[in-house]
Amino acid sequence: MNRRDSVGWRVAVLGGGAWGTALALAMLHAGHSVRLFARDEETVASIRRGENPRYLPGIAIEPGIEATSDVKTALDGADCVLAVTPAQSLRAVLAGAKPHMPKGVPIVLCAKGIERDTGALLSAIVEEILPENPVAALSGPSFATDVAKGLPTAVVVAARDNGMAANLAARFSAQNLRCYSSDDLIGVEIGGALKNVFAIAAGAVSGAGLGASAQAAMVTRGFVELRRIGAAFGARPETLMGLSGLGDLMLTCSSAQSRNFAYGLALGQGKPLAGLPLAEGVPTAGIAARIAAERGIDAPIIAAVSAILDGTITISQAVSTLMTRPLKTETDA
Ligand SMILES: NC(=O)C1=CN([C@@H]2O[C@H](COP(=O)(O)OP(=O)(O)OC[C@H]3O[C@@H](n4cnc5c(N)ncnc54)[C@H](O)[C@@H]3O)[C@@H](O)[C@H]2O)C=CC1
Ligand SMILES: O=C(CO)COP(=O)(O)O
Repeated sequence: MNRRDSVGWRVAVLGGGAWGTALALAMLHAGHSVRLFARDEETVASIRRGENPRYLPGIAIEPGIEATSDVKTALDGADCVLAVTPAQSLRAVLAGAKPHMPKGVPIVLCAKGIERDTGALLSAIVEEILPENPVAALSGPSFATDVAKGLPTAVVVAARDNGMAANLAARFSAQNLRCYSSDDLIGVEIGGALKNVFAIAAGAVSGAGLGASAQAAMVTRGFVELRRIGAAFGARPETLMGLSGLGDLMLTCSSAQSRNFAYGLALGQGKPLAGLPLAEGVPTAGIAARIAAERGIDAPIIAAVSAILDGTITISQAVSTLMTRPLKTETDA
């Protein structure tokens, strides 16, 4: 569908954090009417006042977004639902929304992660809890503040059904938000989830002062691990080379604007981690390391990040282990 053919939808956004608020603005700019569910009244009140200082400071929220702490109100009459709470909260949020969920409307996953306790991809959680709603994912290199400011951004919208992905991409696209479509849902999810782990590693490399060469080596070899795990899940290589894989890896491994990078930076500098903003790579590192080990996938950087976060090894021990592994051909599987 050409974007000019799209008609305004009623979009429900579940989550009043940085990304939920930015996407609510993006949906408004794409011509949709928007209801945003935030669980805390303080966030609802501030969005109604035209700001969200806790999660998206410095961004003016123009009128038109209807904020509510009542999920039923948010979902009433929705044509489409964006799920924008942290990955580890998705199951609880969907369970709470289920009684009010309009039948058959797409659930678009905007979180990036793997469920820590089960190893489930987020699409599997939607399919388990809301089997009557088709699932899609929106991912790619897109900082909330950039999108909220209307800076040019490209993302990918994926669904198993190519027609649905193209429809959503057309409806979500606006002047400065370009949405590509894909039918590789799993590939798009894997890229978005795993890049956060490498962003933590990149921040740690920077924080520990290991140098720009180490940084480039880590990101490159991290991408090899991302592709190996992606392949095991059936992701297409070209998806992982795209916006949701390589694109987001480039963004978040190179900028302290990334909360995952910033988390790694603090780790590398030996600074306190308590109270830092959400870093989705923390829970995902452990479960990704477990998945790789269980499936016999060689993923030493993910294992190292997981062990550093667990406190079982130090960064310098991780570097030493990584650097003294048996030598091999670069393209070994
Ligand atoms: N901030 C960004 O630039 C981007 C974030 N994302 C992804 O979006 C997801 C959400 O991230 P942010 O909005 O940035 O995080 P955030 O920390 O800014 O906000 C999270 C929001 O979720 C709410 N929440 C948490 N648990 C909840 C629950 N059980 N029920 C209802 N609400 C709950 C919090 O109250 C908060 O409003 C993450 O998976 C993140 O990786 C994706 C692309 C860009
Ligand atoms: O996923 C993101 C940008 O694409 C946001 O990354 P952080 O969660 O690391 O800030």
